[in-house]
Amino acid sequence: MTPAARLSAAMAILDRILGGTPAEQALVNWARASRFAGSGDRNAIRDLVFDALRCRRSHAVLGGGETGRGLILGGLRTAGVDPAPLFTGEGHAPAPIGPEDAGAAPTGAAALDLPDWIFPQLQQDLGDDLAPIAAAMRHRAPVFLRVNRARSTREAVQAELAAEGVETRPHPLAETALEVMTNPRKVQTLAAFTEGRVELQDAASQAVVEALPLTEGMRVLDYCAGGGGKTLAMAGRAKLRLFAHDADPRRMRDLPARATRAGVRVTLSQSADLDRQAPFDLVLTDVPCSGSGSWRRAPEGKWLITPEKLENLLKIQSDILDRAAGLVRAGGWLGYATCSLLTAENRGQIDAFLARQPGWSLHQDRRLTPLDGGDGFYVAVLQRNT
Ligand SMILES: C[S@@+](CC[C@H](N)C(=O)[O-])C[C@H]1O[C@@H](n2cnc3c(N)ncnc32)[C@H](O)[C@@H]1O
Repeated sequence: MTPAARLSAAMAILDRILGGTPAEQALVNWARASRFAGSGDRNAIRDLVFDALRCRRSHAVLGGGETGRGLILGGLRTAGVDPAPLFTGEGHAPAPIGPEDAGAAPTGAAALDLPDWIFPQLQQDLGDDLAPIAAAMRHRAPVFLRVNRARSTREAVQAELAAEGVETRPHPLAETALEVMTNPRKVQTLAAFTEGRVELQDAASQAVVEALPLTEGMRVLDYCAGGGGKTLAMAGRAKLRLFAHDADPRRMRDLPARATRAGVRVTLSQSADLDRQAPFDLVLTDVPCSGSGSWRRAPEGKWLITPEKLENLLKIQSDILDRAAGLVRAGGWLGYATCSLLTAENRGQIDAFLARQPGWSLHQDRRLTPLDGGDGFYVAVLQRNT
């Protein structure tokens, strides 16, 4: 495909997404209907689509409208590329630029690519850091690996990957973290990945697990396990008796295969099993949240979250904390994590929990933002006194 034809394809996919189709589904549908496109085309179009979703507001203003065409035009103008030589209308190229394509300079929340309703809340919670954080979230996230220390060392994995043309560097956020500097799309094809020496995992997500007081032999429950990213990261820290649970057990369907690859044993627990399996030495609650810390990785979430959805999430988070707390033994630990930047979902939840449940104390908490290099995350570690 020519560069101009790729732009046309990205515009059509973006129009579908703006019409309500999830981005991954819109990309898959397009690829199935476009067998002529090679992997280079598909990757380039995917990048165009996700770049546009990250910067949806500013690109729409700069590109003359919130349409696929407006978003792509706005993206070219942001990058300082003259669109006229690409927008020729010839072959599969987009139609020539007309007066209706005129854009303007975005200002305020639009310039930072944030929804208006959440802007004041983020300003209050992040202060002067908001502008650089929002700017960071307008760009692609780095690719990070977690080294499975049960299988290898960071140095050995680095050398193994380098021999395959994948350069990495250690990242200070976690002792297990490597940032991929070249050929990120190759990683999942390599033996280091298929044989469980590395997993793809954000560095801040790894830092969350490093904050947990895990020691050999503990009985540990990952209460919101999802695909098991943190379950496996916990297994890499110490030899544990691990249990994984999720309100939607289908989200754990890949976990058994991932655990086998990593050489880890995990018991999948249904909700009805938990009271029988309790008490646990440590329960991690990696709760559902606004996702505001990972908007550069999952940019659709930025535009889908609403005040009503946030309110609903806050209720789910406090219910999860209360339920999980009841599964921890006296003297044991409760970990609470979000990939949110909002105080209401982070320290606000912990302060409210401690007010509701006097038998607990806060051992430590930490907020990470994209300015630390990885996604935005929050982790709190609480101890049960009685
Ligand atoms: C942030 S994701 C977990 C990600 C996962 N820990 C990881 O590292 O890959 C939150 C998970 O919580 C689950 N969840 C939502 N409500 C829940 C509830 N009330 N109890 C337990 N899990 C819940 C969701 O299905 C989702 O898989």
